[in-house]
Amino acid sequence: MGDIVDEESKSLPSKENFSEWYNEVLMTAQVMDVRYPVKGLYVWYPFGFSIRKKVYNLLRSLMDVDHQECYFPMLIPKTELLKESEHIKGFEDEVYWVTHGGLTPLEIPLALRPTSETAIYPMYKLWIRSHADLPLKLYQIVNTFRYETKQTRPLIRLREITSFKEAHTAHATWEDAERQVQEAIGIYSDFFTKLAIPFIICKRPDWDKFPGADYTMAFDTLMPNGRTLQIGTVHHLGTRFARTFEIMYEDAKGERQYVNQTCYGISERCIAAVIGIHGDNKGLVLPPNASPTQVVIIPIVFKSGGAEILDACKKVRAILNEAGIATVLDDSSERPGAKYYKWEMKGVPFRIEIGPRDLKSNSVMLVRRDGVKESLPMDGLPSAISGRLMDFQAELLKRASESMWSRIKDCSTLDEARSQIESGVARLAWCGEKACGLEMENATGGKLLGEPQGMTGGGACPVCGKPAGRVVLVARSY
Ligand SMILES: Nc1ncnc2c1ncn2[C@@H]1O[C@H](COS(=O)(=O)NC(=O)[C@@H](N)CS)[C@@H](O)[C@H]1O
Ligand SMILES: [Zn+2]
Repeated sequence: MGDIVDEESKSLPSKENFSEWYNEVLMTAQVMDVRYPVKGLYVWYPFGFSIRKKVYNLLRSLMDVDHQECYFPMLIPKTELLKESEHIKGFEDEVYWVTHGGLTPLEIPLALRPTSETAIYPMYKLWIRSHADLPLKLYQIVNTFRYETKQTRPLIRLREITSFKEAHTAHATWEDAERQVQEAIGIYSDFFTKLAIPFIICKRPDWDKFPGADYTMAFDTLMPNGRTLQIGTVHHLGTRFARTFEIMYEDAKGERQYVNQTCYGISERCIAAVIGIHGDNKGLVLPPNASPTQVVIIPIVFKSGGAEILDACKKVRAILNEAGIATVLDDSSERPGAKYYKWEMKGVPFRIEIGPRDLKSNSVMLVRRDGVKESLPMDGLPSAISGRLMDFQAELLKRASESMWSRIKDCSTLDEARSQIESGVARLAWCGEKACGLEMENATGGKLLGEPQGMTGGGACPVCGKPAGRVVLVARSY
């Protein structure tokens, strides 16, 4: 697989044209190959897969604090999938079916899991007997399949969701499950912050909650083109699935009770957000926590002195890797300019250039991906670079947060909201009536994201005029 050719031949479209830029950068930076001959299915290039590995190791480290990872089968018998009416209503037109084993028709068709409630909960029924078995907190990172009819896009809307982290918990009481919802919100907040992705948390309107859930809390971020992207969801399932799948436990008084459950999911959209939010016209810009390579060393060799320079580069590579800084040395025969282009395209946070002048002054030239340049002494290099990696991480989050919050505006009329959502998010007062909420969607052409956590507001509902104690966000979304 050829690597990126030199800068002349492959410059990206401007990020102003986000959709074109996005598709192009995934290919040029070799994240995903979109040429796979099935709609909505894409191929992870090795480089893209190394980003996925880094990001999902971070997610696992947060989940493993008090969840256990497991694995459930992908094929779900139709009898199980159809059990929960609300759930099936929400998924029946998205499920892929396996109807044959070889040439033999299957007695019971098998669904490719769209999400795994109906694979997991029959097993929870077998596993949960007493309150001593609670709380049960499991998760898996698997591929799931949804026959999406809206426009598919790599990392954003796939028909095979390749990196679906789904957690499924069971608790003694509704309140315990409610606390778990808050814990999950804490884990997701930590995860997205570590990826330098700003987010808004909204309680989805009742008509847009997860099929079968009591309520849904959603994490949305704002992409450069003004569209919001739902990057994670946390659902309180109450006892609905427990009643359907008879998941009961014996409480301390010996009485049998239904469990209360939650489930919460994240997919590769988190990587779409990192790429879309931080990227620029030179390619990816990866926050250090999401970048498989944090420093690339480029030897600057003229006619003579190459061996000495290469030696110094190898030494620097060794001490930085020793200090836990993922560092590579690009000693290929390409010209430095072509190397700058390639590693900037791949979003590597820092480049170190070492040439004859640096050797003489026993220093290196450090170039940050956004262009900040400084000469650093060899002594104390690892801690100097560790500090700058953290600064860059913080700087990326700060810029992205400022950009998102500057594009969320209070609107008092539907006309104002309609024009606001061309570039961002509209905040409106809402009386809470469903009819008014749906009218807001119709009148603006946007989607009701729901009631944002931590935002208060008021004024008159722009649809019915009634005094409205609630606030709601409206936006165009993926
Ligand atoms: N077609 C898709 N492509 C990529 N990501 C998706 C797709 N559909 C959903 N997602 C992501 O997956 C997350 C979880 O999906 S979900 O339907 O909201 N929730 C569930 O499936 C629950 N069982 C939680 S595990 C969503 O918040 C969204 O970020
Ligand atoms: Zn109203």
